[in-house]
Amino acid sequence: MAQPSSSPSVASFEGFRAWVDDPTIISTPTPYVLAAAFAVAVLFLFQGQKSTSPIPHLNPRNTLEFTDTHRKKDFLTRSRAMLDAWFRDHPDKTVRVIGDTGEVTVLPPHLTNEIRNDPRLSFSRWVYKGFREGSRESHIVQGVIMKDLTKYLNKVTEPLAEETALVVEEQYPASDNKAWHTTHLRESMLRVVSRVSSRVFLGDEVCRNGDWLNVTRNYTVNGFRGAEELRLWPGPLRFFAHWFLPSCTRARADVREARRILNEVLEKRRALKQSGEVEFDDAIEWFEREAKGRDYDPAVVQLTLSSAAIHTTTDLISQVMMDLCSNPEIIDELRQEIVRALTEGGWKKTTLYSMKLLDSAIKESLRMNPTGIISLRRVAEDNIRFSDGTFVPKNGIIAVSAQNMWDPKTYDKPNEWDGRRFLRMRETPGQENTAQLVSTGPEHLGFGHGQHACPGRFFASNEAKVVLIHLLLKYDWRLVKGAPPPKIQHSGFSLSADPTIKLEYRRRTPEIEI
Ligand code: HEM
Repeated sequence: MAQPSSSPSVASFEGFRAWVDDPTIISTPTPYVLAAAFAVAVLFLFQGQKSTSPIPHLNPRNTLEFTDTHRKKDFLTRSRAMLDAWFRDHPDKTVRVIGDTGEVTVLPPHLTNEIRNDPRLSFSRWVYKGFREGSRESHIVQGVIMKDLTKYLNKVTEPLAEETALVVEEQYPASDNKAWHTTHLRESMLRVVSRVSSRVFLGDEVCRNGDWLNVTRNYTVNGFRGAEELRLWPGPLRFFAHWFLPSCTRARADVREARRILNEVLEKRRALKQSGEVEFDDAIEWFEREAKGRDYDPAVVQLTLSSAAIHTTTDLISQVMMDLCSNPEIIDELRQEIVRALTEGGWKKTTLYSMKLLDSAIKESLRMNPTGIISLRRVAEDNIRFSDGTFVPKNGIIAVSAQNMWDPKTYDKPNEWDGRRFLRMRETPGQENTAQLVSTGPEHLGFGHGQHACPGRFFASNEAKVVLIHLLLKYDWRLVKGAPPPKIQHSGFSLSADPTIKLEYRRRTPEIEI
């Protein structure tokens, strides 16, 4: 009887049959048995545990699929259609999908209030799963946003306005009031927002440092793209793959560059502080205070802050600008409100609060284009059964569908942008507070809801208003004639403003000097 070759890779079929037929093989472990056991173990590892949940699944793996990679790729393009169809036909029923981070149980909107403050549902574990670096030292970041940034909103309004005036002039140059110019909206807005946010986060010197602005803009893109690409790899291979993926390599280089820039700034500041001549009051100092002597990485906290703040705010302001250009009849009314409020109150938090039409228009753009088609993503820290009977096992990922925001039962003509919608609601007794941009609730999950609702929303709201005031009073805006209309983009669970859109602008003389 032919013996199998000592190497399985060169074993002929005959040899293999003879080997299988050999009775001694059972009692004599050979490299073949070990290789087979290894292969089964690897397949099992990649395949993960098969779920026995009775919750319907929209895109389950086929029997012979050993990883989620194909499902995840497919979900990137079909996500919205899949979930829209499910919740249209089953508005109150939970469903499972394989999304970017693996299987997610998507709960219907009516369960929002049930999960918003449930301590068994972890937000930080979800962030860690979605973007590991983003969860490092996130407690310090939240502390600074809530204790300092929100408290000092009044104090930061004037610096915000001052920096906006400078950067808007740079990004939208125009020599006279006659000629129309074209701008790539997303690119120019990203430059405006990164500069204005950095003014508050790092002070007036660093916010004009081109190297810092490049890092702060690029890190979010490279970091999240790296995370997205890595998630297409099976979990056990990611520790290895990240060394070779170009976006991960770029993100690591961004962190190194951020450390280099910030270390120089910190050294300079230490010397100045020791001389007792200068005091600083920006997020660099707030982080020092919040850390209370604990070791932390100043570059990582600043990058975490900018990755939460800059692209989200850029996206929202860009969306508002596209919506205003598509609905230009509201622009004059907005200008009148702005001029009235600024004349009476100047650059103050309360002045921005009094611009209720502007607030309404921004909230409407966020309603149509929130950060995603789901919200309140969490990881279950225990087995959990919800009031409708839905069971989620420990370590399962859940989220709530944001479907309410586009449901005709919640909003009349939900697919039409109506800049006055939330102003009308605000004037309705009982809805004065819920209709404000910064208010959260199951009907509007633009900033999430509950204990992890976006803590930066008060700052984001003010920043968006300050930028829009400058854009509207200093320029006329319009869509490029003949170009395709802006379309909200979706990728997996994420939504974003059309990244391709160009707008035309023309200088105008503002009614008041700003
Ligand atoms: C228009 C701009 C923004 C939008 C649409 C937005 C949206 C969101 C959303 C949807 C969440 C998740 C809430 C949840 O899952 O319940 C969130 C969380 C968060 N946002 Fe924002 N955000 C914006 C601006 C900002 C800014 C400017 C900052 C910082 C200054 C910030 C800092 C954060 C942080 C730290 C969290 C995590 C909260 C936690 O850990 O509990 N965001 N944001």
